[in-house]
Amino acid sequence: MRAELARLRDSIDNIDAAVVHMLAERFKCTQQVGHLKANHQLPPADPDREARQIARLRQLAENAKLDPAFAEKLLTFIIAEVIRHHETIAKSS
Ligand SMILES: C=C(O[C@@H]1C=C(C(=O)O)C=C[C@H]1O)C(=O)O
Repeated sequence: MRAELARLRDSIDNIDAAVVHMLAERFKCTQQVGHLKANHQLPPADPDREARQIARLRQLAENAKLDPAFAEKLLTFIIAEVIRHHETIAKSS
């Protein structure tokens, strides 16, 4: 039992590391989008794009047998942080 628990926890740690690295890459992209938007006087948030992303992610979650409501909550949480960054970039440019 102990060996199996340790093996599973090793995998969980690897997955958590991958999530952190993927999020870091995503934020690198969204920071660039924030600068593009600020340079072209576009608003920090794009609700139409967000609605499309949420619909897409919910479908992906369903296919992957992940709770779509959880997937939506997670994406909404991430996007809120991105918009906060974009507002900061817009204010400072
Ligand atoms: C990154 C963008 O800015 C905002 C953040 C989004 C995101 O994190 O996916 C999506 C839409 C925008 O509200 C964008 O417009 O593409």
